[in-house]
Amino acid sequence: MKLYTLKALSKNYGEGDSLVRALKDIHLEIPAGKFIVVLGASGSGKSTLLNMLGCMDRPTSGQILFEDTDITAYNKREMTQFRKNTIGFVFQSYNLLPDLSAVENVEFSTEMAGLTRADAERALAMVGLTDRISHFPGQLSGGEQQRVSIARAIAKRPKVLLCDEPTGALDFETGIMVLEVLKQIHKEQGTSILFITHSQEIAKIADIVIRMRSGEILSVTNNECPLEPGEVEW
Ligand SMILES: Nc1ncnc2c1ncn2[C@@H]1O[C@H](COP(=O)(O)OP(=O)(O)OP(=O)(O)O)[C@@H](O)[C@H]1O
Repeated sequence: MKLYTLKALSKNYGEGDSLVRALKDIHLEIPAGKFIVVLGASGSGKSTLLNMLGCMDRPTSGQILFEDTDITAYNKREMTQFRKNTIGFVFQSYNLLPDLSAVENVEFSTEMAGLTRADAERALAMVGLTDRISHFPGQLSGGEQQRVSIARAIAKRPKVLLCDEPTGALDFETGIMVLEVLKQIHKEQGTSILFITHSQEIAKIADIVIRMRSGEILSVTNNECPLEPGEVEW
């Protein structure tokens, strides 16, 4: 099944001398239910692409269909609804509220989607933090904070998890743990995952690797034998 269809998608920033063509006429089909890595050097357009897929920003031209709906035709309110109901975001920075405990941080976002404290606790259990739910962010390690932010993203059971370099600030072993959590969510909940990285090694765990360079798609490769996170090194 199709998740996204991108048709002649372009995104420019600025104008005149400062014009940047961040995405250049991209045509792409992204299937549902896969663990997809978007791989490319700094400045290749990965975050710009993710922002478009998550309805955080609008393209300059072109279309994005989510399943069969043109999400580029959405107004602001519809964009917000789409983000809330369909997408979970995980970033390099954890963006947790320091005065809320782990479970409250998750609840704070789940409440917006009409879910309960039990949903928040379940999400924290999925990322292996049952014994840390009352801790505040300042009492948690970087990897634990990132797992809280993943719990926050998955508590509402989004169809799509968009991850922008979530292991970028973590040491190797903690990064592996975060990748394992994401793989487990992918397997257990069938969530489609798009994961941005510049690491060729991390790309080995993906079902599909989309390579980007200078705002263009270089290649889309199916990985016959994706590795487990514990098998990669970087
Ligand atoms: N808000 C903006 N205004 C102007 N230019 C921007 C803006 N956001 C991104 N760009 C430019 O668009 C291009 C693509 O940036 P983008 O952040 O999508 O790349 P990236 O592959 O995610 O890079 P990184 O790995 O460093 O995060 C870059 O040349 C960047 O400087």
